[in-house]
Amino acid sequence: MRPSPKGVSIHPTPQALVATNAGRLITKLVDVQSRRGEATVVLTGGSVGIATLEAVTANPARTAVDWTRVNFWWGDERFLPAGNRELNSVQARQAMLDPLGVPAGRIHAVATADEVGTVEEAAADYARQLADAAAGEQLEAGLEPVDARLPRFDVLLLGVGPDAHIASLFPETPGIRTVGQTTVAVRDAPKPPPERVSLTLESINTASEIWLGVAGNDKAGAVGLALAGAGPIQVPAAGARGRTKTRWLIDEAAASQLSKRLLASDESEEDED
Ligand SMILES: O=C(O)[C@H](O)[C@@H](O)[C@H](O)[C@H](O)COP(=O)(O)O
Repeated sequence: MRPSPKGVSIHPTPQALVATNAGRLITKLVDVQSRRGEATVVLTGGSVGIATLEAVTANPARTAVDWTRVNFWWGDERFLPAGNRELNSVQARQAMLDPLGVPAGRIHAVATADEVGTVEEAAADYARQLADAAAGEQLEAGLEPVDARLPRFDVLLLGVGPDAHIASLFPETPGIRTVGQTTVAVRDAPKPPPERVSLTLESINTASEIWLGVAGNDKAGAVGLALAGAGPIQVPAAGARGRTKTRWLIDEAAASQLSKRLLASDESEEDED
Protein backbone atom coordinates (compact mmCIF):
# COMPACT_ATOMS: atom_id res chain seq x y z
CA MET A 1 0.00 0.00 0.00
CA ARG A 2 1.62 3.26 -1.15
CA PRO A 3 2.02 6.02 1.47
CA SER A 4 -0.60 8.61 0.70
CA PRO A 5 -2.46 11.58 2.13
CA LYS A 6 -4.30 11.01 5.41
CA GLY A 7 -7.57 9.21 4.84
CA VAL A 8 -6.61 7.95 1.39
CA SER A 9 -5.10 4.48 1.03
CA ILE A 10 -4.01 3.22 -2.36
CA HIS A 11 -4.08 -0.52 -3.02
CA PRO A 12 -2.38 -2.44 -5.84
CA THR A 13 -5.52 -4.27 -6.94
CA PRO A 14 -9.30 -4.24 -6.35
CA GLN A 15 -8.91 -7.55 -4.49
CA ALA A 16 -6.38 -6.00 -2.09
CA LEU A 17 -8.67 -2.99 -1.56
CA VAL A 18 -11.66 -5.22 -0.79
CA ALA A 19 -9.67 -7.44 1.58
CA THR A 20 -8.47 -4.37 3.50
CA ASN A 21 -11.99 -2.89 3.61
CA ALA A 22 -13.36 -6.16 4.97
CA GLY A 23 -10.63 -6.57 7.59
CA ARG A 24 -11.08 -2.99 8.76
CA LEU A 25 -14.84 -3.41 8.99
CA ILE A 26 -14.43 -6.45 11.24
CA THR A 27 -11.95 -4.58 13.43
CA LYS A 28 -14.23 -1.55 13.66
CA LEU A 29 -17.28 -3.65 14.59
CA VAL A 30 -15.33 -5.44 17.35
CA ASP A 31 -14.20 -2.05 18.67
CA VAL A 32 -17.68 -0.49 18.60
CA GLN A 33 -19.31 -3.56 20.16
CA SER A 34 -16.72 -3.54 22.95
CA ARG A 35 -17.84 -0.01 23.82
CA ARG A 36 -21.53 0.06 22.89
CA GLY A 37 -22.57 -3.60 22.86
CA GLU A 38 -24.01 -3.23 19.40
CA ALA A 39 -23.04 -1.51 16.15
CA THR A 40 -24.79 -0.02 13.12
CA VAL A 41 -23.50 -0.29 9.56
CA VAL A 42 -24.94 1.25 6.39
CA LEU A 43 -24.27 -0.93 3.35
CA THR A 44 -23.92 -0.02 -0.30
CA GLY A 45 -24.59 -1.74 -3.59
CA GLY A 46 -22.11 -2.01 -6.42
CA SER A 47 -19.33 -4.45 -7.16
CA VAL A 48 -16.83 -3.13 -4.58
CA GLY A 49 -19.51 -2.93 -1.88
CA ILE A 50 -20.73 -6.48 -2.40
CA ALA A 51 -17.21 -7.90 -2.83
CA THR A 52 -16.36 -6.34 0.54
CA LEU A 53 -19.23 -8.27 2.16
CA GLU A 54 -18.09 -11.50 0.54
CA ALA A 55 -14.57 -10.83 1.88
CA VAL A 56 -15.99 -10.33 5.40
CA THR A 57 -17.74 -13.70 5.15
CA ALA A 58 -14.50 -15.33 4.01
CA ASN A 59 -12.36 -13.70 6.72
CA PRO A 60 -11.66 -16.03 9.70
CA ALA A 61 -11.66 -12.96 11.99
CA ARG A 62 -15.43 -12.63 11.33
CA THR A 63 -16.05 -14.81 14.39
CA ALA A 64 -14.81 -11.96 16.63
CA VAL A 65 -17.99 -10.00 15.80
CA ASP A 66 -21.33 -10.77 17.45
CA TRP A 67 -23.38 -10.62 14.23
CA THR A 68 -26.62 -10.86 16.22
CA ARG A 69 -25.86 -7.36 17.52
CA VAL A 70 -25.10 -5.49 14.31
CA ASN A 71 -27.86 -3.38 12.73
CA PHE A 72 -27.80 -3.08 8.95
CA TRP A 73 -29.25 -0.30 6.80
CA TRP A 74 -28.68 0.70 3.17
CA GLY A 75 -27.39 3.95 1.74
CA ASP A 76 -29.55 3.29 -1.27
CA GLU A 77 -31.71 0.60 -2.79
CA ARG A 78 -33.17 -0.07 -6.18
CA PHE A 79 -37.00 0.05 -6.40
CA LEU A 80 -37.69 -3.48 -7.63
CA PRO A 81 -39.93 -6.43 -6.68
CA ALA A 82 -38.85 -8.57 -3.70
CA GLY A 83 -36.34 -11.25 -4.57
CA ASN A 84 -35.00 -9.42 -7.61
CA ARG A 85 -31.28 -10.17 -7.79
CA GLU A 86 -30.57 -6.54 -8.64
CA LEU A 87 -31.67 -5.51 -5.15
CA ASN A 88 -28.75 -4.41 -2.99
CA SER A 89 -30.39 -6.16 -0.04
CA VAL A 90 -30.71 -9.45 -1.94
CA GLN A 91 -27.02 -9.29 -2.89
CA ALA A 92 -25.99 -8.38 0.67
CA ARG A 93 -28.03 -11.22 2.18
CA GLN A 94 -26.41 -13.69 -0.20
CA ALA A 95 -22.88 -12.27 0.29
CA MET A 96 -22.87 -11.90 4.07
CA LEU A 97 -26.07 -11.44 6.08
CA ASP A 98 -27.39 -14.97 5.58
CA PRO A 99 -24.05 -16.85 5.86
CA LEU A 100 -23.24 -14.93 9.09
CA GLY A 101 -26.67 -15.55 10.61
CA VAL A 102 -27.70 -11.90 11.02
CA PRO A 103 -31.20 -11.98 12.58
CA ALA A 104 -34.05 -10.61 10.46
CA GLY A 105 -34.78 -7.95 13.10
CA ARG A 106 -31.34 -6.44 12.55
CA ILE A 107 -31.81 -6.07 8.79
CA HIS A 108 -33.62 -2.84 7.83
CA ALA A 109 -34.35 -3.08 4.12
CA VAL A 110 -36.14 -0.58 1.93
CA ALA A 111 -39.69 -1.53 0.90
CA THR A 112 -39.85 -3.32 -2.44
CA ALA A 113 -41.99 -2.56 -5.48
CA ASP A 114 -44.50 -5.26 -4.58
CA GLU A 115 -44.86 -3.98 -0.99
CA VAL A 116 -45.59 -0.33 -1.87
CA GLY A 117 -46.95 1.29 -4.98
CA THR A 118 -44.42 4.02 -5.77
CA VAL A 119 -40.78 4.82 -5.14
CA GLU A 120 -41.97 7.90 -3.24
CA GLU A 121 -43.89 5.65 -0.85
CA ALA A 122 -40.79 3.48 -0.44
CA ALA A 123 -38.69 6.54 0.43
CA ALA A 124 -41.28 7.74 2.95
CA ASP A 125 -41.52 4.28 4.50
CA TYR A 126 -37.73 4.09 4.82
CA ALA A 127 -37.69 7.49 6.53
CA ARG A 128 -40.28 6.19 8.99
CA GLN A 129 -38.21 3.05 9.67
CA LEU A 130 -35.16 5.23 10.34
CA ALA A 131 -37.09 7.58 12.64
CA ASP A 132 -38.60 4.67 14.58
CA ALA A 133 -35.16 3.16 15.07
CA ALA A 134 -33.81 6.51 16.23
CA ALA A 135 -36.65 6.88 18.73
CA GLY A 136 -35.96 3.47 20.20
CA GLU A 137 -32.19 3.76 20.23
CA GLN A 138 -30.51 3.33 23.62
CA LEU A 139 -27.59 5.72 23.64
CA GLU A 140 -24.81 5.33 26.14
CA ALA A 141 -24.63 7.99 28.84
CA GLY A 142 -23.65 11.40 27.60
CA LEU A 143 -24.26 10.64 23.92
CA GLU A 144 -26.82 12.75 22.10
CA PRO A 145 -28.49 11.71 18.84
CA VAL A 146 -26.73 13.27 15.86
CA ASP A 147 -30.10 13.66 14.17
CA ALA A 148 -33.32 12.69 15.97
CA ARG A 149 -34.66 11.25 12.73
CA LEU A 150 -31.76 8.80 12.28
CA PRO A 151 -30.07 6.07 14.30
CA ARG A 152 -26.37 6.58 14.91
CA PHE A 153 -24.41 5.12 11.98
CA ASP A 154 -21.00 3.84 13.08
CA VAL A 155 -19.71 3.03 9.58
CA LEU A 156 -21.33 3.97 6.28
CA LEU A 157 -19.93 2.22 3.20
CA LEU A 158 -20.10 3.87 -0.22
CA GLY A 159 -19.10 3.02 -3.75
CA VAL A 160 -18.43 5.77 -6.28
CA GLY A 161 -19.66 5.81 -9.86
CA PRO A 162 -17.66 7.01 -12.89
CA ASP A 163 -19.80 10.19 -12.72
CA ALA A 164 -18.85 10.51 -9.01
CA HIS A 165 -22.31 9.50 -7.77
CA ILE A 166 -22.57 8.01 -4.31
CA ALA A 167 -25.52 5.92 -3.12
CA SER A 168 -28.21 7.01 -5.62
CA LEU A 169 -27.25 10.68 -5.54
CA PHE A 170 -26.25 11.59 -9.09
CA PRO A 171 -24.60 14.82 -10.25
CA GLU A 172 -26.85 17.85 -10.91
CA THR A 173 -30.03 15.97 -9.97
CA PRO A 174 -32.83 16.73 -7.48
CA GLY A 175 -31.54 13.92 -5.25
CA ILE A 176 -28.12 15.43 -4.56
CA ARG A 177 -29.78 18.82 -4.07
CA THR A 178 -32.31 17.50 -1.52
CA VAL A 179 -32.00 19.03 1.95
CA GLY A 180 -34.23 18.85 5.02
CA GLN A 181 -35.20 15.21 4.61
CA THR A 182 -33.50 11.92 5.46
CA THR A 183 -34.41 9.94 2.34
CA VAL A 184 -35.21 10.79 -1.25
CA ALA A 185 -37.02 9.01 -4.08
CA VAL A 186 -34.95 8.97 -7.26
CA ARG A 187 -36.48 8.64 -10.72
CA ASP A 188 -34.57 8.52 -14.03
CA ALA A 189 -31.33 7.44 -12.36
CA PRO A 190 -28.55 7.40 -15.01
CA LYS A 191 -27.45 4.03 -13.60
CA PRO A 192 -30.17 1.41 -14.09
CA PRO A 193 -32.60 0.68 -12.64
CA PRO A 194 -34.07 4.15 -12.94
CA GLU A 195 -36.12 4.15 -9.72
CA ARG A 196 -34.24 4.13 -6.44
CA VAL A 197 -34.46 5.19 -2.80
CA SER A 198 -31.43 6.94 -1.32
CA LEU A 199 -30.30 8.50 1.91
CA THR A 200 -29.74 12.21 1.33
CA LEU A 201 -26.23 13.64 1.56
CA GLU A 202 -27.20 15.20 4.90
CA SER A 203 -28.14 11.75 6.24
CA ILE A 204 -25.00 10.13 4.85
CA ASN A 205 -22.87 12.73 6.61
CA THR A 206 -24.37 11.98 10.02
CA ALA A 207 -22.32 8.77 10.00
CA SER A 208 -19.37 8.66 12.35
CA GLU A 209 -17.17 7.15 9.64
CA ILE A 210 -17.68 7.04 5.89
CA TRP A 211 -15.58 4.59 3.86
CA LEU A 212 -15.54 4.97 0.08
CA GLY A 213 -14.26 1.92 -1.82
CA VAL A 214 -13.34 2.78 -5.41
CA ALA A 215 -11.65 0.61 -8.04
CA GLY A 216 -11.05 0.90 -11.77
CA ASN A 217 -9.63 3.31 -14.29
CA ASP A 218 -13.11 4.59 -15.16
CA LYS A 219 -13.32 6.10 -11.65
CA ALA A 220 -10.01 7.98 -11.81
CA GLY A 221 -11.61 11.24 -12.92
CA ALA A 222 -14.26 11.10 -10.21
CA VAL A 223 -11.66 10.34 -7.54
CA GLY A 224 -9.37 13.13 -8.74
CA LEU A 225 -12.17 15.70 -8.70
CA ALA A 226 -13.60 14.56 -5.37
CA LEU A 227 -10.23 14.66 -3.60
CA ALA A 228 -9.35 17.98 -5.20
CA GLY A 229 -12.30 19.55 -3.40
CA ALA A 230 -14.93 19.86 -6.13
CA GLY A 231 -18.49 20.83 -5.17
CA PRO A 232 -20.96 18.10 -4.15
CA ILE A 233 -23.67 19.00 -6.66
CA GLN A 234 -21.40 18.36 -9.61
CA VAL A 235 -19.26 15.75 -7.78
CA PRO A 236 -21.44 14.05 -5.12
CA ALA A 237 -18.53 11.95 -3.82
CA ALA A 238 -16.81 15.21 -2.87
CA GLY A 239 -19.62 15.86 -0.40
CA ALA A 240 -19.09 12.71 1.68
CA ARG A 241 -17.79 13.79 5.11
CA GLY A 242 -17.91 11.41 8.07
CA ARG A 243 -18.22 13.17 11.43
CA THR A 244 -15.02 11.64 12.74
CA LYS A 245 -13.42 10.01 9.67
CA THR A 246 -13.69 9.81 5.88
CA ARG A 247 -11.64 7.00 4.38
CA TRP A 248 -10.97 6.58 0.69
CA LEU A 249 -9.79 3.09 -0.26
CA ILE A 250 -8.79 3.20 -3.91
CA ASP A 251 -6.88 0.92 -6.22
CA GLU A 252 -3.93 2.03 -8.37
CA ALA A 253 -6.14 2.38 -11.46
CA ALA A 254 -8.59 4.71 -9.74
CA ALA A 255 -5.67 6.69 -8.27
CA SER A 256 -4.14 7.42 -11.66
CA GLN A 257 -5.43 10.98 -11.84
CA LEU A 258 -4.68 11.94 -8.28
CA SER A 259 -2.68 15.12 -8.29
CA LYS A 260 0.97 14.84 -7.35
CA ARG A 261 0.32 17.59 -4.81
CA LEU A 262 -2.25 15.50 -3.04
CA LEU A 263 -0.03 12.42 -3.04
CA ALA A 264 2.98 14.44 -1.91
CA SER A 265 1.12 15.83 1.08
CA ASP A 266 3.15 15.11 4.17
CA GLU A 267 0.35 13.41 6.06
CA SER A 268 0.56 9.73 5.44
CA GLU A 269 -2.18 7.21 5.91
CA GLU A 270 -1.95 5.72 9.38
CA ASP A 271 -4.23 3.09 10.73
CA GLU A 272 -5.60 5.14 13.59
CA ASP A 273 -8.12 2.42 14.32
O1 LIG B 1 -27.06 0.80 -5.99
C1 LIG B 1 -25.96 1.07 -6.49
O2 LIG B 1 -25.70 0.93 -7.68
C2 LIG B 1 -24.83 1.55 -5.61
O3 LIG B 1 -25.22 1.91 -4.39
C3 LIG B 1 -23.99 2.59 -6.31
O4 LIG B 1 -23.90 3.81 -5.63
C4 LIG B 1 -22.62 1.96 -6.45
O5 LIG B 1 -22.01 1.88 -5.17
C5 LIG B 1 -21.74 2.76 -7.38
O6 LIG B 1 -22.41 2.86 -8.62
C6 LIG B 1 -20.38 2.07 -7.57
O7 LIG B 1 -20.58 0.79 -8.08
P1 LIG B 1 -19.29 -0.12 -8.46
O8 LIG B 1 -18.56 -0.34 -7.17
O9 LIG B 1 -19.90 -1.37 -9.04
O10 LIG B 1 -18.50 0.67 -9.46
